[in-house]
Amino acid sequence: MTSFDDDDVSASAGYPAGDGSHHPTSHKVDRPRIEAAVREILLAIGEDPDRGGLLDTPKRVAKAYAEMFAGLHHDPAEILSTTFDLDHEELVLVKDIPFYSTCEHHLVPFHGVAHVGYIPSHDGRVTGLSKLARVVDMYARRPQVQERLTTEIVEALVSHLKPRGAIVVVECEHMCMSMRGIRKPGAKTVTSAVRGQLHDPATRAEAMSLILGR
Ligand SMILES: Nc1nc2c(ncn2[C@@H]2O[C@H](COP(=O)(O)OP(=O)(O)OP(=O)(O)O)[C@@H](O)[C@H]2O)c(=O)[nH]1
Ligand SMILES: [Zn+2]
Repeated sequence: MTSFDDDDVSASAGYPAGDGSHHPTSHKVDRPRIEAAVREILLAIGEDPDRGGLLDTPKRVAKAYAEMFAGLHHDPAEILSTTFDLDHEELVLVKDIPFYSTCEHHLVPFHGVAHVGYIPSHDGRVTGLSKLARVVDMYARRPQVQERLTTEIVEALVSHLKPRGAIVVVECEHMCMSMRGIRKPGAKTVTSAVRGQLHDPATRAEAMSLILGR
């Protein structure tokens, strides 16, 4: 999976790398504020934020959060505006796109794979395959619930590619259900969102068999 923080978000959000004018994120994540809050949390759990091992932790967490939540400051238009005309009127599917996101209820990770497919518009508006994975990453890098992540991805395809149909299936394990709470490691949550011609039972069945055929 692409690794990046808010300073090089261009690498994952579809921006040309190295162009400072295309870095809207860097000033939007208030790292000093995160650092102060993390110090408070350490105090609140009964730790000593001034002991050696924890001295740089607030700074590290702030840097990590800036990366994990970089998607808040980006828009799918930045990614899906790159299209080209291709005479392909059948399903295009990128499956098993791995991603990590953050549960908005507990601020712990949930992770898994997304399968993203669409049937291009009649005028053949097709995007690069990597852009589908970039859209997944952009929405995953926000505080999320799995259902919203799923519909946001499909809606981005519908708005920007005007496809005849679109399907998104997401399979995840939620750390808030594994490491705490109900403690059921391995339990998987599957969500799907379907639009347009993918509602047709035969078309949907074809897409699902491609997605599930591993
Ligand atoms: N629908 C949905 N629920 C989620 C997601 N991530 C976490 N949850 C659930 O959010 C719920 C929050 O429930 P609460 O009762 O408010 O919080 P809690 O006391 O921490 O709940 P437990 O996890 O059951 O201990 C839990 O049932 C989680 O499993 C998600 O992506 N979608
Ligand atoms: Zn949770």
